[in-house]
Amino acid sequence: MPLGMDTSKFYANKSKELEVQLQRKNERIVSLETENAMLYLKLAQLRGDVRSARQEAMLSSAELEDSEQFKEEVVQKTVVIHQDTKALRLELDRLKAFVIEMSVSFQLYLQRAKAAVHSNRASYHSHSSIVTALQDQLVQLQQALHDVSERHAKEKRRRQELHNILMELRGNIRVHSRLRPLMEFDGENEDSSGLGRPGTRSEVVVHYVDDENICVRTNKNTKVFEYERVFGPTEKQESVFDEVRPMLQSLLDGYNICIMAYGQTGSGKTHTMLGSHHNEEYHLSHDAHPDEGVIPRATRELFRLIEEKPLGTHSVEVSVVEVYNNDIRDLLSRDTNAKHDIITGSDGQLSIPTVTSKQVDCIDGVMNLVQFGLKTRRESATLIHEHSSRSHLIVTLTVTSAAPSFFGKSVSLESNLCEVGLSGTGMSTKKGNPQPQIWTTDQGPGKPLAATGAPWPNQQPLVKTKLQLVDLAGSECVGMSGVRGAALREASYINKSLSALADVLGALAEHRTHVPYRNSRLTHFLQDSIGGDAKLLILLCVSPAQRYITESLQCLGFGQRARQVQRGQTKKRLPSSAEKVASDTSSGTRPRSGSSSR
Ligand SMILES: Nc1ncnc2c1ncn2[C@@H]1O[C@H](COP(=O)(O)OP(=O)(O)OP(=O)(O)O)[C@@H](O)[C@H]1O
Repeated sequence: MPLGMDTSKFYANKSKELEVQLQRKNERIVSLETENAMLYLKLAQLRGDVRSARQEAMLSSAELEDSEQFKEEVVQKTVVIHQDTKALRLELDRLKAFVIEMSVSFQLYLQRAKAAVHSNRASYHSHSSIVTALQDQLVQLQQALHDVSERHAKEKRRRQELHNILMELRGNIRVHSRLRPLMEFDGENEDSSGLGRPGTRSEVVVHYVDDENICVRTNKNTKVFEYERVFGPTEKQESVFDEVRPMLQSLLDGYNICIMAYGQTGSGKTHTMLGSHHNEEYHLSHDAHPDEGVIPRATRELFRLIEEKPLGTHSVEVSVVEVYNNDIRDLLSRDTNAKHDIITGSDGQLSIPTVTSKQVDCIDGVMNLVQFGLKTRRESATLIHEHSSRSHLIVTLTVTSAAPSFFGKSVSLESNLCEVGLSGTGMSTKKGNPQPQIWTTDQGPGKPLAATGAPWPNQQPLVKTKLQLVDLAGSECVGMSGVRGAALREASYINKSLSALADVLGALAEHRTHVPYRNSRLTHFLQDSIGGDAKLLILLCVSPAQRYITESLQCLGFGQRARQVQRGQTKKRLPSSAEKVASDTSSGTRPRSGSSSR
């Protein structure tokens, strides 16, 4: 201590100095942790690349031999399915016409009978033979109607099976890419007249090539990425959803589904999943608004499909959560800061009993809750984090249905399948091998189904499947310099969770026995709908401008690696599908070539 200096002042200064040093050290630690996460992400990417290269090398020689045969098989089966579906459609039309004809003649007979009875009441007995004949005809008609409806139901089941085979041929993981148009904000800090001009930061470097290819072109090189589907800048929300629509049928056929938008901030994830930010009124009308994104459209389609099912056989529950800094936050609860744990029951099933789950029976019900959740998310965003994209948004629709007949079969075959209640979000999975939840009505809750208020049909097996719709946080590579405090922590958690997602997809690609779902809350929460038999669709959202080129390449690379999972699975799955088609069809027609499995 310098001579003559006040002791308390000296210690106060010293303490201040130490606090500043401590603060700097803390920030340095968080900064190093984030760098570490970034490096981990890079390592995961590199590992993925090495893995892919190794797999490619191994596969390519084998692939070369059987690719032609494989292609031919797929073409044959696809054509057979198409022909079969066409024939079945014709048969269905014929049956429909027959039913209409039958009901018309039935009405006619009934009218005639009534007229005969009425006008000949006095001589009723003398005409009893006519009445008996009419009654016989009525019985015959009823029998015919019964036969027709049975054939109709059988036909419907067969079409569903064909649909599922087709989906299986397409693989369990699909990757689509959507390139958004150049926006004014891409030219931030630039003269607006120079928007997109060569040499500027807003220059367009990502290009739509065709329905399956997208390329990143720079002065130095051009890199082309291939996906199941690529959407150009002018493609409408409807086109994007058209490719999603078949997955909704699979949801009702017993598969868990996940649709997630991946991309950096501003690349169009929210636009794709929800629609415009400005249009927050969700439309009560039956038809979709052109601006509506995947979430409202999928909900609308789900309720449309449910409407076609027998009354009272399906109910839907919705939950809206965000994963922020690796914590699950319930956006339908007043207390968004409450902690929620994913619990594994003694039977190996997962659940989050504390998350709010509401029964809904129409699109407005769902969208009102989603809007409520988004509002909660935005309000807390002002207190905690400025940009909503700093968290992953997950909307979960859980469908409970009286199982179709083919599920009835699997219940009897696998009677040890889960028998659990309806509480919480209804997350359920067999450890490491997620499956839809199945139990029978007498074991179920015995409460009415929401859609109709009708009671559960007795002794019917019930199936619980999940549709998870995810708007992921921005995948941008956050520069380490200048980012501090809360933003740094957020970036660190986002990087960790996205690298955990990449790891999970990598493990699935290699068919590893251990898939590290639990390395992050995001993957743990989505476990049911990204692994096992579940169907995952990744929508890569890409900005076209040069200023985002690093992020765009990272995003497209992520999608390419995920696609390898799909390719591996398709190859592995084909024989069973092919056999199934072969045994389902007796048609010996020579298929035409040129179709693809897509
Ligand atoms: N395909 C598209 N067509 C027209 N406008 C689009 C398209 N994609 C995105 N936009 C517009 O670009 C802007 C940014 O998109 P959006 O907010 O969806 O990005 P985001 O990836 O969700 O960003 P964040 O991660 O910050 O939430 C919005 O104004 C949106 O309306």
